[in-house]
Amino acid sequence: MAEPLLSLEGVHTHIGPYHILQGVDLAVPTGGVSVLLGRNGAGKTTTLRTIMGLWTASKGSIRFQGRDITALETPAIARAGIAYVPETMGIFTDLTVAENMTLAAASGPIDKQRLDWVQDLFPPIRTFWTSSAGTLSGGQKQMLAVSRAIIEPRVLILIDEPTKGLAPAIIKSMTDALRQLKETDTTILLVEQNFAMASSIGDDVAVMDDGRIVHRGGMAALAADAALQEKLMGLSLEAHQ
Ligand SMILES: Nc1ncnc2c1ncn2[C@@H]1O[C@H](COP(=O)(O)OP(=O)(O)OP(=O)(O)O)[C@@H](O)[C@H]1O
Repeated sequence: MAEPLLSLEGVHTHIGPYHILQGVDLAVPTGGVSVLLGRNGAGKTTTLRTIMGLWTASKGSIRFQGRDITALETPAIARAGIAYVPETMGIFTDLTVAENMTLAAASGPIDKQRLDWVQDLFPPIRTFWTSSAGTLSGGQKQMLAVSRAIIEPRVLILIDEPTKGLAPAIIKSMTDALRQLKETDTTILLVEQNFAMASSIGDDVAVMDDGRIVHRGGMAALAADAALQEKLMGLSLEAHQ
């Protein structure tokens, strides 16, 4: 079997005195969308941050394209081809959309063809090009955050809850755009609480609880198994009450 694009083996992460990740085993195959589900506080964001080197794994290994990246610093991990869209989006609200995009193109001027493609995926990035990013709606800001991450070709993009707090119509636009992104050769690791959205786009799924992966498998199998969903999603639902 081919080696996964990204794999985490026995990854532990401590934040100060807290032992947050407690032996995470995760494999992201090349291509498609892998979804990471789990209740609030399960450790999903910490997993993405540990992959990006924003937290350092205290134990275990992280491999990307056959290379051990566990001890690399964040800029080197980004240069290796991994982009990260944090839940907080990381956009500059005092700058225009154009300036936000220009800063995101780290290796030089924006490629015009690539920009056209991104603007076709997310039309507000064209419409509001000269507007201040601070004036965009929540959904448009989220689109800008994803656009920044993909303005240069990436091997893997980590996206943390891109539909959080968005209206259904905007969730649909975001989902359609991610589906088109998935048709390119970009692999997506998506943290998502919205199971309807996650199951409509996901190929593989992992479910976290208490800093560990408690389920790994195909998304189609989970979507078709109501009892398993109840068992696993119950973890999420309880936490929302
Ligand atoms: N900077 C920090 N300092 C201390 N504890 C933290 C810090 N960041 C996260 N944690 C704790 O780590 C645990 C996992 O948090 P994390 O944000 O990874 O969960 P999550 O699954 O992404 O949750 P959510 O769905 O709410 O975003 C939580 O108990 C959280 O309180």
